[in-house]
Amino acid sequence: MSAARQTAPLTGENAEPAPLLELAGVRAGYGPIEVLHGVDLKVGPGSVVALLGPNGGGKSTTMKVCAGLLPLTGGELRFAGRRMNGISGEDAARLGVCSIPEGRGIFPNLTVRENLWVGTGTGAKLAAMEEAAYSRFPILGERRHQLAGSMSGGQQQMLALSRALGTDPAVLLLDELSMGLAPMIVTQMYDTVAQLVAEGLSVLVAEQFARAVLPIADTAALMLHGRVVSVGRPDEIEDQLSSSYLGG
Ligand SMILES: Nc1ncnc2c1ncn2[C@@H]1O[C@H](COP(=O)(O)OP(=O)(O)OP(=O)(O)O)[C@@H](O)[C@H]1O
Repeated sequence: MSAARQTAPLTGENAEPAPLLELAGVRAGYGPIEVLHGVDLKVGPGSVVALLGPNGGGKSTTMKVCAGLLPLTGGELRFAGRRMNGISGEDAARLGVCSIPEGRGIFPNLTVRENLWVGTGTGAKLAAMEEAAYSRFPILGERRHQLAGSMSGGQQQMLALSRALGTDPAVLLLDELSMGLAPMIVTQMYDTVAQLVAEGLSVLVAEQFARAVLPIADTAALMLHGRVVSVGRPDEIEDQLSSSYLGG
């Protein structure tokens, strides 16, 4: 378990643990164009927050800010109560904030095993990473010598998730986990995410279509035009999620 997970501060006796990841009035964009106009969001320890909303609302931009891949131009980003503004992607990963990059970040011309190895660098860690990956996703063990690019989208997503977990993250950022995957595989992936959360991981998931993630989400946040406009338990804000965000 990462240090950050062990040290999430409590705000008082019997109080809820403070958020592990927190955005307060975050502003960010691309060049002169501001895309996030003051985003407020909290991810508590051992919880799943689903960031929902239509195309272009700013979900991916929010994820990039959280991963240290895009600088803030205003507001504050905090991790375990500590200000993270200006942090690099590498430092965010070292602190325990881990994202699966767009395109899943796997090397199609390397085998499953080699992809896991690239994520570790040391033989000792590779053995532990392989053991964890293959027990979580037995199909990856069966295909350990297969080129990653020749596997199905779902198996590639399992590999990407296994690599991300190899860094022992405290917070996992998942952007459109379900993209391009069959509904049955999406359900399997979110079942795995739910197990990881039960083991203590915190997860921020951005999904354009909410149906897949809502069953495991503790909190749903609806994002429109660069702001979080609604946040609450999924059943509390369900009527604000139009059927177009829920998807099939
Ligand atoms: N690299 C970029 N350069 C310039 N503008 C960008 C860039 N990436 C995103 N944008 C713009 O920022 C706005 C928010 O995009 P973002 O990708 O964060 O939204 P989203 O809610 O994740 O939607 P999607 O599901 O389409 O990714 C959009 O208007 C988009 O065109």
